[in-house]
Amino acid sequence: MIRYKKLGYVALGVTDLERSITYYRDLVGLQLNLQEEGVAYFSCSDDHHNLVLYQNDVAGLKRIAWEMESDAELDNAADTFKKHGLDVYELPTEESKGIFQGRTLRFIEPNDGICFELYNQQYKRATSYQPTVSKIARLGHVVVSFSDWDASIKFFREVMNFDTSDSIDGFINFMRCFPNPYHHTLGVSNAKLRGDRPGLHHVNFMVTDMDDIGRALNRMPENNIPIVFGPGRHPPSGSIFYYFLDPDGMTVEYSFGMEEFPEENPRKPRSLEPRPDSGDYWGSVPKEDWAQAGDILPAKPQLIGQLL
Ligand SMILES: CC(C)c1ccc(C(=O)O)c(O)c1O
Ligand SMILES: [Fe+2]
Repeated sequence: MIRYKKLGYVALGVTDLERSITYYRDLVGLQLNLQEEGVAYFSCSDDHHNLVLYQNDVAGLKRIAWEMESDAELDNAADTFKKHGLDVYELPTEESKGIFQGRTLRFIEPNDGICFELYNQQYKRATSYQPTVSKIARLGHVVVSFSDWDASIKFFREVMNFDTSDSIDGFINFMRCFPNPYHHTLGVSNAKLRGDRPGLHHVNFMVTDMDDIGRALNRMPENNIPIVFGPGRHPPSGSIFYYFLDPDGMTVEYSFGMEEFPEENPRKPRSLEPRPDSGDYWGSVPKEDWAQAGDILPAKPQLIGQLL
């Protein structure tokens, strides 16, 4: 059983880094911890980074990273993945230090070629995240549209030891990274419902107060940010949500509240009927550009570390 601590960070490619830095810092409310040539590290915790933006020709998903419970779990994960025939790479120490992390492994997820990363720890910051426009509680989840929905769910369940909390049948499977309690840190969405285009669906930040959602209801439209779904309440996790677009058209979600699962004797996963009110109790309807932008950005295995 592989044991994860949490979803650690997501790395996105953006087409105008300065524009996106302004957006994620001043409107979403993340703290810019470091900007280097072509890359910006943001945090919403005492971690060095929970979102990393890279200047890129095309906007999209570059990497999703999970923090492991311990160093031993990193080795356990590497052994498990290798047994399943995956190539697992470890970043040389200088490189993992260069991204402010301890031991860092990477592999290419086999269905759509997403770069996944596991690490044992990140550098902590002496002064933690200082909230500004919004009190972000954590990076909540990433949802990705996969080309083979069933095969992807099977991979995350059987190889990565993720558990399904709920699904909306044929549309999205909500998975938690065992034994992390949150209802989902990864949403496996079905690319068939997106014109057979795998890619980023959305990135979620959980906020601390209902007021953080309330303030965004004013702040985002006042700054001409496209609102693409909500406000509403999701039946699966019970969270109150609000979705808006980033400067490249990628979808960002704020949510407040989420069901938590015990490690032992969790409730059974539910399968919800694929109908609009399974996505929102309150009756809002997603706009056409909701969850449309964001390619899967290919990673070259030889550039992601040394083969274990
Ligand atoms: C409609 C989208 C995919 C959705 C549905 C439910 C939840 C939840 O229960 O938290 C989400 O976070 C979603 O993004
Ligand atoms: Fe979500």
